[in-house]
Amino acid sequence: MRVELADLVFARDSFVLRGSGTFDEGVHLVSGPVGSGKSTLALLLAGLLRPGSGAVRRHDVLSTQLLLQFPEHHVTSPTVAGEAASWELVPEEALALAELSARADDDPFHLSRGELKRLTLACALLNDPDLLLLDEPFSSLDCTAKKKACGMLEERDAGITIVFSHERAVLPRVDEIWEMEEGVLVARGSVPGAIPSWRHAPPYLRYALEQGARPMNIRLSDAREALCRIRG
Ligand SMILES: Nc1ncnc2c1ncn2[C@@H]1O[C@H](COP(=O)(O)OP(=O)(O)OP(=O)(O)O)[C@@H](O)[C@H]1O
Repeated sequence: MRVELADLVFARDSFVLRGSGTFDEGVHLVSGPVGSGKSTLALLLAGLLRPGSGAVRRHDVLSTQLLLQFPEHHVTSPTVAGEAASWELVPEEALALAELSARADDDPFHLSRGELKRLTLACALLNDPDLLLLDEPFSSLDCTAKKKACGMLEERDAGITIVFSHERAVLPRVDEIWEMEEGVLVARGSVPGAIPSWRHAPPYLRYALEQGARPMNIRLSDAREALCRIRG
């Protein structure tokens, strides 16, 4: 299965997005600063925006799920359990994964944004779509919650996962790095080879590279491990 961007062009006012490339099975990070076009690309990949020219071609992708940046936009039910059920899931299972079993009867809007993000991420992961698009899954989470979300993501072992994020502190293990540079999608390639050319890389990775260490992946633990080894 794969998703191909064929000379994609999308224009809105003065903003123009351009992208070409193929997203194969695995975890992809589309990194880039605020306003560079990540959400717009996510909407194009989800089929919710139409390109002006070019195409998004899905090959053997039978199901697609986009998790929006603001989890409130997903809410359709008056209870947390009902919210999980609206994803056609067994609520107990989803709430257990989200560590929200005690909140089943609460109003979803009474959850913190971080808790609501955890719920929508758990529901999306249990739905196990072929193509999972996550728009800023770590925004408005604290460090512990980001690590928890990364752990949940790393449990997914099939399909195409694309994480769109400006996050530069806590990141999951990824297979491919892409960057949005003022509306242009740039492929950096496979990890770890792509790490040195990643312009939006977190400071800890830059530090590791400056010390001559080559982390195996983009997680903080990989950078630490690489530094440990270089220091003997
Ligand atoms: N609905 C809209 N109408 C008009 N302009 C928009 C709309 N949504 C986004 N934009 C503009 O399009 C450009 C790309 O926005 P986009 O949301 O895709 O960036 P982003 O990289 O996802 O940013 P963020 O990290 O803040 O989510 C920006 O200049 C933004 O102001």
